[in-house]
Amino acid sequence: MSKNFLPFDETLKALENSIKTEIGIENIFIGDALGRFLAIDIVAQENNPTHETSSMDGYAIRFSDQQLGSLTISDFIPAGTETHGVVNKGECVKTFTGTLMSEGSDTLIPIENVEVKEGKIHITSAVSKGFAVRPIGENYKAGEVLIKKGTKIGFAEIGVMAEVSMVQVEVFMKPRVAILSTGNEILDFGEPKTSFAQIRSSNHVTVEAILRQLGCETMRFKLIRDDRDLIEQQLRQALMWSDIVITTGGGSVGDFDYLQSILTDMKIENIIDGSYMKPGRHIRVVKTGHKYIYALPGFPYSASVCTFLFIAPLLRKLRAQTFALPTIKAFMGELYKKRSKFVEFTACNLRFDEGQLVVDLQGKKEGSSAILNNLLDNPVLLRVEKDVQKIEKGEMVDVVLLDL
Ligand SMILES: Nc1nc2c(c(=O)[nH]1)N[C@H]1C(S)=C(S)[C@@H](COP(=O)(O)OP(=O)(O)OC[C@H]3O[C@@H](n4cnc5c(N)ncnc54)[C@H](O)[C@@H]3O)O[C@H]1N2
Ligand code: MOO
Repeated sequence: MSKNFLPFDETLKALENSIKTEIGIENIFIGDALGRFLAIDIVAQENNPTHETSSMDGYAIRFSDQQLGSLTISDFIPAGTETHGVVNKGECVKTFTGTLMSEGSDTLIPIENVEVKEGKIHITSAVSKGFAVRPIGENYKAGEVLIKKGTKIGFAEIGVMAEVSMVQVEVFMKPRVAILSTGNEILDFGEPKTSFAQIRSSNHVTVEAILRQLGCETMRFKLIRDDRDLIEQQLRQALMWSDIVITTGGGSVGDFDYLQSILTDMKIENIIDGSYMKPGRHIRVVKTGHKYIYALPGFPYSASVCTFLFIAPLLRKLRAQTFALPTIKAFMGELYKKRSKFVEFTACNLRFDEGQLVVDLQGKKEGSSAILNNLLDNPVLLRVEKDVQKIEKGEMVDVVLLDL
């Protein structure tokens, strides 16, 4: 079976270029929008505040009148009162936090700064011009883009949408992802172990968990034995329901690795057919219509890492976000020796050391791509380029964040 291995960055580029549309849009109540991705820009329709507003309890005055020392209280305007008071020369209006400032006033003198006697205030401590007055548009001006399309909605986004009187919001639909794990040796939850050659399947749940964290709706299929017809039939079923189908295992060059030939026989657009990288060398991505099929390696570390490196960027772009891997610079905290001749992604710890970001491999095991436990404890991925064989302590390195 001939593959078409490409350098890692080229495979990612091919994936990016293959994405032609964003995912569909639905309208939901803003209170239910936590963790969803905005499908529109949220634009302020009016200034906020719409009028000058007091930010303290006190008296609205003309700043120039402060020198008079005492002012007559001409009105009393609680917050929420629609009418403004009027402050004429020598007067003040009792004003509360959130009350609109009275006409003619420009400054709020807090109650702590005055003594009140016989309908007058006596200023005991002066304030600066404009004190405690929130100007028109302090929060935002009409026409301002407040939240950009593609933003993941958090608490502040929900609050701001409420503030601008929104009840419903257009968000991207949750991508539907089916997960099919294959292999004769893998056992599902509760399946009795009848041979030492059998192992518990983890890929079906780890990949599903990552995708759920990335805001997808998931369907985890029953594990599939290495049976070509069964795998093909399940794959076609999965395609009907989902936007993305992910398989794990059976994707390399062994006698029972049927996935590659099934995908080839489906005669659909090949996006990635092998990548010079570790882990994930045998990754295959094909596309039919707007749907993607990912054949991920069976090794648990590889399957999870490939989900972050190849599926997370697709999901981002489908929801109007940046495709690129979230990569930062950090200092290497120890000597690192690379073992493969490819671009390599190694799980490591990211920590602060005297104000600097440092990566190290404390507690990480050296070995094959089978070591899922290297992804415990919220790791990051150290990216080491193809031609680099070792990194000295103190060198600057690229680190990919597992963006969840
Ligand atoms: N002769 C060669 N052999 C292998 C090559 C190669 O280029 N030439 N590549 C190696 C690399 S790299 C990888 S990665 C694996 C990929 O193999 P497959 O994608 O076909 O995966 P399997 O062979 O089915 O499984 C690999 C490994 O992972 C375990 N596994 C599988 N599924 C699960 C699961 N759901 N949960 C937990 N563990 C699982 C399986 O038991 C195997 O140990 O191929 C190398 N070989
Ligand atoms: O390509 Mo494999 O995924 O290195 O372990």
